[in-house]
Amino acid sequence: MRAFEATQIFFDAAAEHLKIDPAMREALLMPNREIQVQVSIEMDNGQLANFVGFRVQHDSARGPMKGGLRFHPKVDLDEVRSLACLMTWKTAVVNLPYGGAKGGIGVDPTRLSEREIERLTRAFVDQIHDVVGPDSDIPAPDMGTDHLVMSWFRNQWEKYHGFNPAVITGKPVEEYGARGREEATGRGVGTLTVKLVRRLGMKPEATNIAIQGFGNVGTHAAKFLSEAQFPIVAVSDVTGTYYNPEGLEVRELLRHTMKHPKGFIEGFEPCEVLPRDALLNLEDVSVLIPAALGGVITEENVDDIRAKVIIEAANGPILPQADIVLQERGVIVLPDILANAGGVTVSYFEWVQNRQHYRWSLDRVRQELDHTMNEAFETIWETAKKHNVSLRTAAYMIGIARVHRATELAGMI
Ligand SMILES: NC(=O)C1=CN([C@@H]2O[C@H](COP(=O)(O)OP(=O)(O)OC[C@H]3O[C@@H](n4cnc5c(N)ncnc54)[C@H](O)[C@@H]3O)[C@@H](O)[C@H]2O)C=CC1
Ligand SMILES: O=C(O)CCC(=O)C(=O)O
Repeated sequence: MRAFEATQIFFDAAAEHLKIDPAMREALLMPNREIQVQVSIEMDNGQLANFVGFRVQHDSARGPMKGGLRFHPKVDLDEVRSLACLMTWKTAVVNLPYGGAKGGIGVDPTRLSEREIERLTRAFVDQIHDVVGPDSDIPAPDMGTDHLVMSWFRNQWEKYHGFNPAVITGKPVEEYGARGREEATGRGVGTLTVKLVRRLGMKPEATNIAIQGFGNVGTHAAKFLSEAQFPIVAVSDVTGTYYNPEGLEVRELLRHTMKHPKGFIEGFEPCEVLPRDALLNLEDVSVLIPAALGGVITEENVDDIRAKVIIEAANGPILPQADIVLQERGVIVLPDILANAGGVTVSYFEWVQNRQHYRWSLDRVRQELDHTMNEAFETIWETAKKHNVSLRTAAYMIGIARVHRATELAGMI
């Protein structure tokens, strides 16, 4: 199943509960605008290389569109469309004054040098600079991009439009970035994991966690949760699964990946090395945190999942058929549009600071982030109870209802 079809199925389930009529459903679901561009650069060896870039602007009823940039070989229009749509509901779930967008380039950044990634980023900005801006569409980091890519993006955009760091978030802290943006998604995942586990009557020390993906989100979630006394028994990245039933030494693990030239876990000890996807099926894992790609839990592998709780740190990790099976089995799923909303929340704080030429302390960022995440969690928990629906359907209902209301108030119908 393609990514956008999966998002549409989740959308339809919530729209049904909200009794939204078919024409309005279509208006809410279809993207405002989809941009596809050719991005050509000279590689370090002098050869020309061609890539395809995308920016999908899904909805702007609640404010400027917001969403990350993904550099990954699997990026295509369908995936970006699905991710842009998720951003619309996500910004609404945490009540930010934003709509949703997403972008990306079909490229494996681990095969490019830093200078090649810089040229690629600048060439992409050359193609899309006139459709993004601080009041229209504000990009940010996602898979395969980081603060450096944000910095090159801003610098190139400002060559056309002049100084305005609010054009992009997730920038380096010394270049108008917010303190706490880098950790924000992982921190939000951690905060809500602690909350949910306690709500379910489980004890952190007795709740084993496995995290798929050990990049920005996975590493910060692991750090937060190990500090909260959870045993992190397994983590994985593209190189494999690394398992220790006694709990991995997370501090050592972070030191190890920081030293690795590509940030990989390979070579870490002491642990057992298993095939990459083995992480999903470990017997002694209570909380599974997918924090890599979408579409990893499917009809084919869902029966092998042993966890009682799944926290969707990644966007779209569970396909709809698998979601139904998990619900029938009583597995609690904290959906992506809530679980990983910490990143866009602190992006909003960065944008606010940039617009005010002011800087918040890390303490203030963390306090406001925790408040936003906790408030959104309670709203969704109550909605799920009241309507007897899953946390996912409840989150979609909140997000869609807010966007629907903004659409009506704007007089678009
Ligand atoms: N960076 C952010 O602030 C936000 C990220 N997300 C989502 O979180 C997920 C991860 O994003 P980042 O951490 O930023 O990406 P990243 O590029 O920093 O890290 C990705 C990690 O996933 C691993 N990985 C890739 N394919 C894998 C596979 N098949 N099996 C196991 N590991 C695999 C990579 O080796 C790497 O460790 C994505 O779904 C992204 O959309 C969501 C909200 C915000
Ligand atoms: O920080 C942002 O603006 C967006 C992050 C993002 O792409 C996401 O939440 O999936």
